[in-house]
Amino acid sequence: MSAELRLDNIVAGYGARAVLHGVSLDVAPGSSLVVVGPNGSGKSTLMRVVTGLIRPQSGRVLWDGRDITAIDAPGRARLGLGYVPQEANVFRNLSVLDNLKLGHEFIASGGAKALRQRLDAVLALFPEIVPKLNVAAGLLSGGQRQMVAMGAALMPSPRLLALDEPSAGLSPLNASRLFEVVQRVAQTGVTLFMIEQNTRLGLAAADQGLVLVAGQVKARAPSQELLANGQLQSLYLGAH
Ligand SMILES: Nc1ncnc2c1ncn2[C@@H]1O[C@H](COP(=O)(O)OP(=O)(O)OP(=O)(O)O)[C@@H](O)[C@H]1O
Repeated sequence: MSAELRLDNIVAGYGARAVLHGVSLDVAPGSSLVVVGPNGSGKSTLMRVVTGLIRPQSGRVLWDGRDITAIDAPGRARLGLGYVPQEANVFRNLSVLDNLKLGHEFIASGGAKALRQRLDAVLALFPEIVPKLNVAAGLLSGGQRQMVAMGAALMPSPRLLALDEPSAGLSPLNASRLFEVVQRVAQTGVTLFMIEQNTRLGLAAADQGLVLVAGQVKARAPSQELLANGQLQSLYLGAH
């Protein structure tokens, strides 16, 4: 099957400085890819290239074979590329319900019926937040807030969801619970592209893994293979 998302020889960074030195990858429709690697290896920079927050110095971003390198972040969202940033990913003063509605209204069209249908679908995925619908999102736990952020991003039915360090700031227990939720999302058929600091949890939740070191792809394989590769773990991925 053709790739939903493809990065072709991306060189990117800040000012004249390159942080990514020729990164290529692809994510097949309905599959999940997690990018892991040491601090400073360029994971966040790669996420910014995928979501359109920075323009690469060279290389191409392809979406369904179409060159979207020059399309900005809002334009990519309209094409079906959903994004959950690591921070400030909910409106803390708004209720959970209003966060979900806004997620829909930013991008999707259709009337009240379409909104209701999406709400039902999203809430079925995140039953944990149903009792909290009228609570301000800022009052939820970190894990629950991540679910609201994912739910809002899923409201317009994106084809791909990009998750920026979903376990950031969560306790180990809450992080593993959150990755169970991520797998639930993956089972709906949405394509997932994630970056993650917690190597083991991230790899365990995705089909494919990519190890990024100093802005270059060191390995790309089924996640289970990477998890079983002790040498890779000890050389590049630390104790996580
Ligand atoms: N906005 C920025 N402006 C300038 N340099 C930046 C910026 N963001 C990141 N960098 C630099 O780019 C390099 C890669 O950083 P990046 O955040 O992409 O790595 P990372 O793998 O996500 O790291 P971490 O796991 O610590 O979040 C680092 O040297 C960092 O200092």
